[in-house]
Amino acid sequence: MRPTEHLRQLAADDWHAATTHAFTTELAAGTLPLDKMRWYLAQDYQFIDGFVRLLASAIAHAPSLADSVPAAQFLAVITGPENTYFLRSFEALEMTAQQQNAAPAPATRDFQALMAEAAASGRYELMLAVLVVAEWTYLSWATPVNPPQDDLPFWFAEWVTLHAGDGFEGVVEYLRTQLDQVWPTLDAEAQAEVAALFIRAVALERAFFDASYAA
Ligand SMILES: Cc1ncc(CN)c(N)n1
Repeated sequence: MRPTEHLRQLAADDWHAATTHAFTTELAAGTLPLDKMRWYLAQDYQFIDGFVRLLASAIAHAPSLADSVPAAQFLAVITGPENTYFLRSFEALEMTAQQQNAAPAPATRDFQALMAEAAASGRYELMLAVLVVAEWTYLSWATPVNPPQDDLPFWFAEWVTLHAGDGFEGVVEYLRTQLDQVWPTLDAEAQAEVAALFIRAVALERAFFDASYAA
């Protein structure tokens, strides 16, 4: 079994909850209340800030240039089309400056702390544990609802297409392979640290959707 599949199974309950959540089911159906989407977008834009720093740290710690190139290309997607998706959505959903700059919710703060911890660790495998969870959970919920319904507004449809399809599958496969490859080089203690971080990250993905759906 691939190490990343083993890790996913350690977090099976939270994984299932995070990847079959009412928030994303309703988003894909176009029935998600817009105030929940506004709340999510404002919080997730703050998540993206920490995510970009974490991904940049992973690029800096990749064992070779070849190992870093797919992550560097993905960083350009996050800071390009994904960044402008947020800005266009803020505008189209007529979000006030106050809504856009909402204080970070506990779920957001917890995620930011986890990403900062992984980045500051200086350990590639810990950075990958968080990155794999963040992108693989999103691929898992978005794939079954891709392509999006024709009548969906872009703020729902593009959130699906940014997280599904060949390009994004390639990103997740790359991140998983990086972690699969480093895993056998770790001693038992380091593997346990990776597993603990992976499990915490999956729980936080679930909590982030729970908080967004409750907003
Ligand atoms: C909380 C969270 N986790 C993951 C993703 C996918 N990049 C996201 N946008 N936000």
